[in-house]
Amino acid sequence: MKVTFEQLKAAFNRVLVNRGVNPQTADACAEMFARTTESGVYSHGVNRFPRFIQQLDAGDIIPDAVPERMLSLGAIEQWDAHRAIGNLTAQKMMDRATELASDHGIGLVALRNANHWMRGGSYGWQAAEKGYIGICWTNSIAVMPPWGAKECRIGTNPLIVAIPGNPITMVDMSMSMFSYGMLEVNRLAGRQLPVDGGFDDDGNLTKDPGTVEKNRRILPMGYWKGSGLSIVLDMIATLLSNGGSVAQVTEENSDEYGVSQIFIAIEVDRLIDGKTRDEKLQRIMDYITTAERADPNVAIRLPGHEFARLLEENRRNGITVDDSVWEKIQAL
Ligand SMILES: NC(=O)C1=CN([C@@H]2O[C@H](COP(=O)(O)OP(=O)(O)OC[C@H]3O[C@@H](n4cnc5c(N)ncnc54)[C@H](O)[C@@H]3O)[C@@H](O)[C@H]2O)C=CC1
Ligand SMILES: O=C(O)C(=O)C(=O)[C@H](O)[C@@H](O)CO
Repeated sequence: MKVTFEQLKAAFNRVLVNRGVNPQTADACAEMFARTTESGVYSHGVNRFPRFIQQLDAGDIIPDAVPERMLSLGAIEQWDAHRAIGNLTAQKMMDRATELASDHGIGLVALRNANHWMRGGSYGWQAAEKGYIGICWTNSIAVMPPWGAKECRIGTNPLIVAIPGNPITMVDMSMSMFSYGMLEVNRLAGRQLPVDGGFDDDGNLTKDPGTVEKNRRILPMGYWKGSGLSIVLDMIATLLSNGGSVAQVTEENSDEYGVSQIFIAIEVDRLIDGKTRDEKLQRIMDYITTAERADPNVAIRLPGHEFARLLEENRRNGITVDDSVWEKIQAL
């Protein structure tokens, strides 16, 4: 089915306000969920809203909590989210990182006791829209086997790197070949994955999203490389925030809450003049997109460049929401 941005936001807002979330917070949170969906990231917008509400109802998310700065070292700050709403806290932390970068050239905020931030790309994009390089990542509960294992001991820990420019170039990627959210999108659409996404119960690689969602033998992106990157991202987030690691969150918490996150903003404009910056970026983009195509009908594209088109299509035609997901939201 198709819905408008306003219908989507109103549906989220109703559910939040009915649960006693204060109207201003509810509005801001509903806005972020709706914007994420409108941008085409259905997995961590509308599809994830019922799960977010489940965690709100369980008390994992504390909607009135106010994130607090615990330590300041000039360009580096350490904050405690006190388990406030994940997407709103992350937005605030990247704002703080850009403020620090405008003073110091670089700003880093390390956050502990955070909640799931949904679409990590929202915060990289936010920095890039202001002209900063935005880098951020989060850890998670253990949902992926390390390379060589059958049992989940590492996180999907998405990493985001956003480069300001026209258009913004941004990698926003889970450390698994597919996020669980993208497995769900493919299962709901009745599709097999385009490439292997994990192992079946017999240890054979599989493209079946439902199998991997169930047995959690998800494949790290780049095999051992994604596994290794997930581990070091977890270590950095844990150390700099003095917060929970994947191991700690998994062993001590009843669900995925109290995670650790990093937000980095880097000033570009004082290091290179605007004209030179644009020329250098254009050269990189042109060099890549003019490579000989493997399939003449499939264009070579840069990460993040898809969002302008997705947004325009969703604004023009309405936003596609899976019927079963919409029913779940209506019932909340
Ligand atoms: N714990 C958490 O907070 C988690 C959140 N997520 C979120 O889930 C969302 C989806 O993540 P994934 O499924 O890993 O993303 P994805 O696999 O859909 O995309 C990953 C990256 O690849 C780029 N890309 C895709 N196809 C491309 C192509 N043909 N050419 C060039 N670039 C291409 C995309 O622009 C994106 O930057 C993200 O917003 C992520 O932050 C994911 C995992 C865990
Ligand atoms: O992979 C995802 O999608 C995601 O968003 C996650 O946070 C974790 O991998 C996990 O919560 C999925 O159950």
